[in-house]
Amino acid sequence: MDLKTVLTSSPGKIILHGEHAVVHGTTALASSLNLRSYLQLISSPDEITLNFPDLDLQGSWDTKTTDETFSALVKYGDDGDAFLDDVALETLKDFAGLSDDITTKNLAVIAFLYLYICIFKSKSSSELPGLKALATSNLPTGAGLGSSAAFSSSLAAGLLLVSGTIPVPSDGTDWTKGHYQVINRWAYQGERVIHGNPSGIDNAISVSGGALRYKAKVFEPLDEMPSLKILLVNTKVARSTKVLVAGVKDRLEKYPGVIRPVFDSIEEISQRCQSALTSLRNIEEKVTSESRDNSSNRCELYQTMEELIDMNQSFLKILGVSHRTIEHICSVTAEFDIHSKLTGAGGGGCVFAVIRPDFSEETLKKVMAKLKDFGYDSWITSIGGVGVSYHPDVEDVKIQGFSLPNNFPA
Ligand SMILES: Nc1ncnc2c1ncn2[C@@H]1O[C@H](COP(=O)(O)OP(=O)(O)OP(=O)(O)O)[C@@H](O)[C@H]1O
Ligand SMILES: C[C@@](O)(CCO)CC(=O)[O-]
Ligand SMILES: [Mg+2]
Repeated sequence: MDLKTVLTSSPGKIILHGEHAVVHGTTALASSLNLRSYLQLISSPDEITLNFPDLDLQGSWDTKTTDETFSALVKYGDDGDAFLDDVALETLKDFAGLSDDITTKNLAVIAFLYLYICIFKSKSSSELPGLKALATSNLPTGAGLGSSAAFSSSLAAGLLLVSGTIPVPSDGTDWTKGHYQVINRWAYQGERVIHGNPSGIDNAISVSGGALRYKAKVFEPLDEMPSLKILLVNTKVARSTKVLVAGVKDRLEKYPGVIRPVFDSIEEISQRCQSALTSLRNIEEKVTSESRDNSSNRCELYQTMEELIDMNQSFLKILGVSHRTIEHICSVTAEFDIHSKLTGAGGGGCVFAVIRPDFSEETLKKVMAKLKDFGYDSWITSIGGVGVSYHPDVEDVKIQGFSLPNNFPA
């Protein structure tokens, strides 16, 4: 191992449309956020030590014992990647001392150990190295903004760098497409441990950054995204994506004739939203290049996006993933003609709205104050931003314009 310290980061995301239905093969649209997860790995003798302060999780294991326990259990896929099958995964939970307490929170530890063992065992059959790992994030965890995928992507990139599977990107140069694919493949494995049955959209957007359209494991960058002003509201109700995804599967099995058409409708919503976004982008370009005002067209497109948001929120309620706090936020914003929907897995977590460019700042402040009175945090954000990144040092984080979480050591 050449690298002694590695710092990586990855963004969270919002899903504009298509959450849940995407797990069953329909189209979803996602965009990265300017909130990120960070992972620092430091080479350390004989022990693997985890510190995940956001979730108050710590743990330490002797590398020799870890190696002896899992070397014989690791299997290899056709692609040469090591994996632990379901039985070995149970052994891992026992080994971590968590088999009686498998909460979504604790699955972060299992995801770490899974990727640590499998990435190093894919690279070579040499002994597992000692490492100290610190993961911290600006993203609220379990709130629909892709914290698990951002955690998994930073983790995958960090471990792949330390193991020498991917190189340090040379000055100002990004990794190759192939390197991003490897990071994404491992980030998906982390998501699989935390989620059970992820579609892969959250890790894909966290790795790629920007915006993308995702369907059946295939993603295309959405280069035609206009600049959007987004209001994000956190219900502060904790929930688990794994549980919510499993609930939708149960509903599909019980009422296939009801739920399949809902998925079809959500597919149509994603497609209509994509074409509205493309048209908005085209108008934006014309306004700058020809100084032509297309305000009535633009107004219509925003109206379409608002209608799509309202319809999708209703469909998500039918899927059983809304929550009374989500409904409440939607009704508070609706009083001000702001149209909102849940984003990510729902069941609590975050709600978002697209704010029209001409929406009064004063009214927006009033809406946010009203939401605060009800106990909801809200903030304005823009979307897009770089995907998984390597930072040569802590200063680089600032140079790139990101902010480190408060609990990151100075
Ligand atoms: N900073 C972090 N440190 C350690 N583990 C984390 C961190 N952020 C996320 N996780 C892991 O991800 C879990 C939350 O994932 P979950 O998928 O339920 O929510 P989410 O990813 O925030 O929302 P969504 O999947 O709807 O976008 C946490 O309980 C933990 O296991
Ligand atoms: C709910 C879901 O569709 C999105 C979570 O951000 C789950 C997934 O796609 O893996
Ligand atoms: Mg998640």
